[in-house]
Amino acid sequence: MSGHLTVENIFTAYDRADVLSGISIDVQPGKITCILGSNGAGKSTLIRSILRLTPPRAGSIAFEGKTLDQMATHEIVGLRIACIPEGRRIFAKMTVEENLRVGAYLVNAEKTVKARLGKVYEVFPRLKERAKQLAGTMSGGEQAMVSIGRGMMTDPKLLIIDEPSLGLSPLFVQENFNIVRRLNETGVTVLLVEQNVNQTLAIAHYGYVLSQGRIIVQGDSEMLAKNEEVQSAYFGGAH
Ligand SMILES: Nc1ncnc2c1ncn2[C@@H]1O[C@H](COP(=O)(O)OP(=O)(O)OP(=O)(O)O)[C@@H](O)[C@H]1O
Repeated sequence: MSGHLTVENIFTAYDRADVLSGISIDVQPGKITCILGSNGAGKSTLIRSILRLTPPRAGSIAFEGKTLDQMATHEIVGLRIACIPEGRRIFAKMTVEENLRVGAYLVNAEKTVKARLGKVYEVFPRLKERAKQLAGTMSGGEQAMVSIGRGMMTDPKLLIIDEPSLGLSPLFVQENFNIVRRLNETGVTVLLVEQNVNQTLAIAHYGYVLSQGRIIVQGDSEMLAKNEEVQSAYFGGAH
């Protein structure tokens, strides 16, 4: 199985102070691994570190056994690591299909683009039905499908998803987690970064809890779901 990512003891700072202090994670191929943490815990910084948008000042990151430590971001993306940013960022005035095609803009062969579109439509039949609709006129949950579908168009081995439930109404939050699960079932390895503890643990296989730049608990999801530290006031257990 492909998509294995290892982060070993990284330290990342924007200026002087470290925002991440000795983070190690192992994203197992074919699985959903989640990073849980409240606002400001360092979740986005971890993603920025992996993609080397903000390179760690110490520690090491490897993908499928190959070190990323000297690579530029575009080279890392070239290894088929894709990231779906917070807030979906779809193109409202473009159709669903046009949005999806943007994800494969580096692919010249129309046959390949069509094949990838076919795969996205297989996972999300709703997008096929709405292929010609302007993305901005769709519901929040459907826009989330477009965003994830666009990520799939790069044919990633590893998909990093930053807070997919952010800003969605509760009705769509559940739908959105189902989408991530369906995506993973197609064989894509997922690193899911979320604040939404219980729904995330319901679909993830393994998780890490990040607090103030450190991993405070880690384990398989069932264990984390029962862990008091995870279900503490920090997260309220109410999500
Ligand atoms: N560009 C930046 N320059 C300086 N400090 C930053 C920058 N981005 C984030 N930080 C700081 O780093 C810390 C961690 O922020 P980060 O965005 O990684 O947290 P997060 O867990 O993703 O939070 P959120 O859920 O709010 O996105 C915070 O204290 C934040 O103020």
